[in-house]
Amino acid sequence: AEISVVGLQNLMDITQASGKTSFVNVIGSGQWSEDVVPTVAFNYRKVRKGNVTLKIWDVAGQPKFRSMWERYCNGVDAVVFVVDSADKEKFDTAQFELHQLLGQQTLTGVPLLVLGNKNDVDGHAPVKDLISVLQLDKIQGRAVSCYSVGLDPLSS
Ligand SMILES: Nc1nc2c(ncn2[C@@H]2O[C@H](COP(=O)(O)OP(=O)(O)OP(=O)(O)O)[C@@H](O)[C@H]2O)c(=O)[nH]1
Ligand SMILES: [Mg+2]
Repeated sequence: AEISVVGLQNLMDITQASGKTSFVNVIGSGQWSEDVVPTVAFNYRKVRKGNVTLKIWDVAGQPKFRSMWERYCNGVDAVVFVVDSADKEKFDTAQFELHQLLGQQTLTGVPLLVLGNKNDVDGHAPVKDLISVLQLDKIQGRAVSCYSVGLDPLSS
């Protein structure tokens, strides 16, 4: 299976990025790393889990890279959209970019997984708020799931 991981990032402060690479690192090596740098363009990673091989495109979130999201999502089995659930100021932009992406002809019907990341941070938005701010209930013609995820405070 092949998936693409997209979502926002903030040029001014790397800690305000949504956490796509961190997430892919955990899937890939089972390990959390503090050492992440903003992704330039994309990272490609192949991960084996049991008898499933995941080909993962981890795409950069900076505005100048967002026009490339569609290219890396084209032909994948699912799109994973990572949003920083503690960064409410960026929900509008996230909503806009997500719907912009889903509006592309080439992505018709492709299933969407939304991950509300950083649920270890106080004041993060729960799933039901993400569904409304990101207007996930308005998405038609594809499977949509939304989960709240984040660092496990007990394991770090
Ligand atoms: N508190 C908290 N911080 C996180 C979590 N996941 C990622 N981060 C932090 O968020 C920052 C950005 O993480 P990245 O994985 O580089 O984000 P990205 O979405 O890949 O960013 P770009 O590649 O620039 O688009 C880093 O400082 C991470 O340590 C989380 O679940 N909780
Ligand atoms: Mg990244």
